[in-house]
Amino acid sequence: MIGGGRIGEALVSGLLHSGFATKDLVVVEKFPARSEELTAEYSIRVTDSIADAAEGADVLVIAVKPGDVDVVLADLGKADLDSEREKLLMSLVAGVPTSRYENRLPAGSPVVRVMPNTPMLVGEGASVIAAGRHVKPDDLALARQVLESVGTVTVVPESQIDAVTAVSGSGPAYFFLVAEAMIDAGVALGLTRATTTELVVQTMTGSAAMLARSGENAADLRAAVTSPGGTTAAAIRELERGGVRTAFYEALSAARDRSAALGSSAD
Ligand SMILES: NC(=O)C1=CN([C@@H]2O[C@H](COP(=O)(O)OP(=O)(O)OC[C@H]3O[C@@H](n4cnc5c(N)ncnc54)[C@H](OP(=O)(O)O)[C@@H]3O)[C@@H](O)[C@H]2O)C=CC1
Ligand SMILES: O=C(O)[C@@H]1CCC=N1
Repeated sequence: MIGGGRIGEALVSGLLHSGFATKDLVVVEKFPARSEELTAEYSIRVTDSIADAAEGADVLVIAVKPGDVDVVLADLGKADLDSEREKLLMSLVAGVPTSRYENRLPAGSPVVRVMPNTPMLVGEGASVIAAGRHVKPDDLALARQVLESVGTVTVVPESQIDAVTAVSGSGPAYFFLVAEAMIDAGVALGLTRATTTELVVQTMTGSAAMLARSGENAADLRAAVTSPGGTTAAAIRELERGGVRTAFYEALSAARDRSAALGSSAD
């Protein structure tokens, strides 16, 4: 795991909870205080040397910020790795296309682009994967195996990854924002923060479970809560007046465009 930040930690933690052994994971992290935190929390080996971690690895996971990818690729290039042992590279980095890695790695290197999300920390991640040019079925199966240990896996063509990033990569933040706003509103209505938080969390969990299991679509489930002339209708009128649908459309479009822009300096 190259990059021990939030998403790197989410995958490491999820993998360990799903039964991966601590000896099978090595994290490369440049920031010493962060290294100490990860070692203390997970009892795994953390090093600041990409060469050291990559030498014996079957899979290299890149979890650094988009602007740090070139430094990582340069370090991998200098590492003089065992060329007999083919490594699968999985990039969790938003925006950066598989071609950017393929152009800098040894010819034929398999690269899988992944758009994960942070709920993988609790085994409920939604990961989406797209195969690079040299990925064989076994490589894709290995990527799927790693990610299925921390949630669901969906395969798409790489042309769809920017849109996927807007939906599920950034998606947890939209739900956390809604939770935050509902909790603040409940407190403003006179409920305690503890009670409001408990109610909001259970309402989100229950609604997600209904959407996942009932076989009904979101519009029908929403209509079933909305009694004519009732409380929900009063609330939804205000949400619609606030432009909630347009706001989500514009928000996801902005995230999709930002993902594309992050990768546009790539090739
Ligand atoms: N957070 C999320 O929900 C999601 C993030 N992603 C992607 O995951 C990637 C990481 O994001 P996130 O975890 O949030 O970011 P963070 O900033 O939390 O983590 C990145 C980590 O990588 C470290 N790092 C930077 N350069 C190197 C290097 N050369 N070698 C080793 N480690 C290095 C950073 O250290 P330092 O701070 O010292 O620079 C930092 O600890 C991004 O590319 C993002 O697009 C994808 C989907 C969801
Ligand atoms: O905000 C970001 O750029 C990253 C990618 C998806 C979620 N977090």
